[in-house]
Formats: sequence, C-alpha cells, structure tokens
Amino acid sequence: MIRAIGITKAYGEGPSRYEALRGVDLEIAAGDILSIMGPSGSGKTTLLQTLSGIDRPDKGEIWAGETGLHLLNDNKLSDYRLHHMGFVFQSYHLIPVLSALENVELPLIASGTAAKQAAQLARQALHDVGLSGLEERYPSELSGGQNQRVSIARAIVARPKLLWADEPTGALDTKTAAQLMDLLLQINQEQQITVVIVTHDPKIAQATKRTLHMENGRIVSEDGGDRH
Ligand SMILES: Nc1ncnc2c1ncn2[C@@H]1O[C@H](COP(=O)(O)OP(=O)(O)OP(=O)(O)O)[C@@H](O)[C@H]1O
Repeated sequence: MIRAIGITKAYGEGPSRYEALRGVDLEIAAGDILSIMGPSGSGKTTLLQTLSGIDRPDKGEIWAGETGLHLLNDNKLSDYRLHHMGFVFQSYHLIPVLSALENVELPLIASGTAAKQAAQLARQALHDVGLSGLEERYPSELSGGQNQRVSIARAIVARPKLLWADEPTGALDTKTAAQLMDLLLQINQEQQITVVIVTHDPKIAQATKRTLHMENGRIVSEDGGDRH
C-alpha cells in the first residue's frame, strides 16, 4: 500500500548540506504494523515525514496505493493526509485550551463533518482508546499516557488507512509504554489500519511485525519476518 522508490532528502545548502535520506526503497503492505529503529540522526523522522507527505523528498517516488504522493500539489497532499492518515507524536500535540473531546473532533470539523456527528464519532474514538468518562478533561488534567490516548483517538477518528507514530512512547514510563503499544496493536488488528512506528525502544519494536533498521540515511537491515 505504501511504496517508496529511491527517496533522497537533504537539509541545508553548501557546506552545511546534510543528506538525511540517501536512497530509500521500501514497501509496506496494507494492514501491516512496522517499526523503524536506528541511532539518533539516522533519518527515521525524516523518512516518516517524507513517506507520509508531511515533507517532500528531493528525489524519488512515494505511492500510497494508486496515488503518487510526489505528484500531488500542496493542497491535494494536505487533503490526502487529512482523509487517509493519522499522526501521533512523542509530545502529543494536543491543543491545551480544548477538552479531550474537542481535540479529537478537530480533524472531523476540518474535513467538514457536521458538529453533532463529529461529537458522536469523537466520543466513540475516545471510548475505543479506553477514555470514556474523561471527554471533558483538558490536557493539563490528564496523565501522559492518557494524553497520548487522546492523540491516538484524534489520529483514528476519521478512520484513516495509515497511522504514523513518531516515538509515541518516548515520554512514557515502561508500563504505560507497554499499554500504549497494546492499544496500537489492537487498532492495527481490529480496524485494519496500517501502523508505522519510529522508536528507540527495542520492546516496542519487538511487538511489531517488521522492524527496519536505519543508519546514515539508509535502511541497512530488516528483521521480524518470523514474528507473529
Ligand atoms: N529541518 C532540518 N534542518 C536541518 N537538518 C535537519 C533537519 N531535520 C533533520 N535534520 C538532520 O537530518 C538528520 C536526520 O534527522 P532525523 O530527525 O530524521 O533523525 P532521527 O533518526 O529521527 O533522529 P532522532 O532519533 O534523534 O530523532 C540529522 O542529522 C538531523 O540533524
């Protein structure tokens, strides 16, 4: 469902130019759950951001099914992200002045869903991540693990095909991280959402079906074929 061919990406110019991705080829099957590991600076976040269309590669092609993301203009690319992808970040990226429910409603409101239906779907998504009863709480009134659940609810509320998670458990203690990972596995299995996780945590990687290892802007190895 996601196919990347010859992706390169450099930051900066002249002597400060740095090649963050140096030719990445990759296929991710629909319904897969996959992790990306590698040392700091190896290009994991850059890869996630280019594959998901948050950023553009300098060269190469990225296909999401039949759609060439590299061929879309900025508006169409944002539209594609809004309708087909969800994002989870280490620092949650929730809006502090909005309640959990309002945070989860946002992507629906942005794509034109009527207010009443948005509220109903957001309640269901919060239920799916185990937060029923906490809809009216603000991010400052929730724990780190709960805030990450809100951000996962926001990422899945529009029923995307793909969920991209950049260090989703990076700010959480071991036990909360394991519970979050169980939730991501459950979402992958029950909702058939393809999940891609950038992580430094070997336990998180071990729980996914495939793990890609990056070094210096390249995928240098892969394991996990024998898991599950
Ligand atoms: N906006 C930017 N401008 C300049 N250089 C950047 C930018 N973003 C990333 N880089 C550089 O590109 C390289 C890859 O960064 P990236 O964030 O993809 O690595 P990473 O593997 O995700 O690292 P970490 O595990 O520390 O998050 C690094 O050397 C980084 O300094």
